[in-house]
Amino acid sequence: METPSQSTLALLGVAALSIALYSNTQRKKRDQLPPSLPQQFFLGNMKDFPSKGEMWVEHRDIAQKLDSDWVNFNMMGNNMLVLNSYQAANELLDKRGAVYSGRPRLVMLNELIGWDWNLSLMDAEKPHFVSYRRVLSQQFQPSAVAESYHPLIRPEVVVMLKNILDRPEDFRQLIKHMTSSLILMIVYGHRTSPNEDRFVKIMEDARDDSIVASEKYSFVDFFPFLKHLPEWLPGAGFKKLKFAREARSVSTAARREPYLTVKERLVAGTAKSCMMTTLLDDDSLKTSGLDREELIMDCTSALYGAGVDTTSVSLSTFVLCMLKNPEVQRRAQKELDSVTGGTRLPEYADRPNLPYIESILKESLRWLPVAPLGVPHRVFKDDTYRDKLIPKNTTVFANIWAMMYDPEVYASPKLFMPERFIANAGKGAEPDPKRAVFGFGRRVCPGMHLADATMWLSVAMVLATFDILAPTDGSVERPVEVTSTFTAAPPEFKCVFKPRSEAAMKLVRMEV
Ligand code: HEM
Repeated sequence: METPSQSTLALLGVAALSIALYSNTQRKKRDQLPPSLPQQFFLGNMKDFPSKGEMWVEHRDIAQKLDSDWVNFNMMGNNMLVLNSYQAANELLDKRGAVYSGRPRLVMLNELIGWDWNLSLMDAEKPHFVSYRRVLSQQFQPSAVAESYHPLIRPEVVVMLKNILDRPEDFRQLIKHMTSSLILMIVYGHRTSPNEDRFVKIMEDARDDSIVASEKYSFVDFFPFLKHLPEWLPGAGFKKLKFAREARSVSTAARREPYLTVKERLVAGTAKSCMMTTLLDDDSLKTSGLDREELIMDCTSALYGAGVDTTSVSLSTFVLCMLKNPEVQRRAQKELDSVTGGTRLPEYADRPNLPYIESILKESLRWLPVAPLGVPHRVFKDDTYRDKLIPKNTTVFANIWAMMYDPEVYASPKLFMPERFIANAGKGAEPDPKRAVFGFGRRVCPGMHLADATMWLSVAMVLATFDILAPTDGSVERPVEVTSTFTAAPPEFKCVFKPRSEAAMKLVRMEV
């Protein structure tokens, strides 16, 4: 056998030393970071990061396995940090909001499709971010919601009740119709047509594209160079770029068309007073150097996508929970009747006197949070917490679902128990889930007061007028499923809406 030459031995020695040094540096780096699973060479934790199905449950399980409420994932050099407790999310995303309010780079959605005008996806380092947030915070502050939007919510909810009476089997579609009509009325003063509505169509098309982009093409975010592949290239390059080009024109339509229509209606004298006309009339609007019309167009067009499904899915969850918990319905109806006498429908002024209805709303939001992993934040600069390093550009997920199912915070979390939010002699109320389900810090949901008002009135009105019953075919026994995207929804389920009384239905018909 030939013996290796001295130079070969030297080369092997250098290689072994380099590998040892590299591993040592990597280990030291890893020790500085929050707890993580063991990592593979080059891939890091790519294979461990749950990204399909009920990924929030898997994330919670990994945290439990590591006995840590925060877990770092090395995704081929990019850090992803998952916060599984309210305490960690509050410390970092709320209290250090100035550092944790970015959004990760979204190559497909923002750079290829051109959704970068959309506040939900916009990085907070973008120069006009603050102006966008300011406009929406003003438009949706509690006093504006009460004064301007309460009068619009009620008619939409009453129409929904009337429609459910006529077509109970379509209840889910009718809930969604209510939330979409409401947002389009608030934002554009647009009354949706019962048949195919142009505004709804373009907004839904844009929403569908954004789902396809995040589910099918998110790999482009990991390998940004792919965006430069020419469209004629056979294979994925072609498909992805063709999709992006078509989706870009849909996104542009969703942004511009409703705006232009409202402007035409203003000229024709047929525009209804709405958020857009208010903004167009507002001479004191602070634009921070941005084109005024662009600012108004961008702020308003972000709202359909952010507000319609979130609110309607949360209301469908409420219906499912009522179906599974008839005794909760009975207690709620007793409370409602004691306040309205059963002779009128509930109104916002009744809210302080209906603590159990309030608790049902909170428990529905907790039981199946619609955005279980929130919307990811990005860290602007290196930060330290619990003596660990959170490097600049780390993507941070708040596992809202894990927070809602933390048995240390919510007793028997799988059970639907509205009474957990009512303090009694023996124990205090459990924390309001709204502190987490609407997100955190400088990115907290600006539409939360509108969502809260819409849901509260819907819950109170539905319970005042209907008994929600299980269908005879027993389909309610199916387990809850969730969608595989970043949002969770209850599965398709059937139920029976039985009018509580003829008098209640008369009250509904009188208001339509
Ligand atoms: C039950 C209903 C809703 C829930 C649970 C919900 C939840 C959320 C969550 C978790 C976020 C991400 C916050 C973060 O990044 O930390 C968010 C963002 C947002 N929501 Fe909502 N939302 C709801 C309804 C609405 C409504 C009705 C509107 C407006 C009409 C709205 C507008 C927005 C906007 C514009 C953003 C992006 C804010 C930003 O990125 O700075 N949402 N929402």
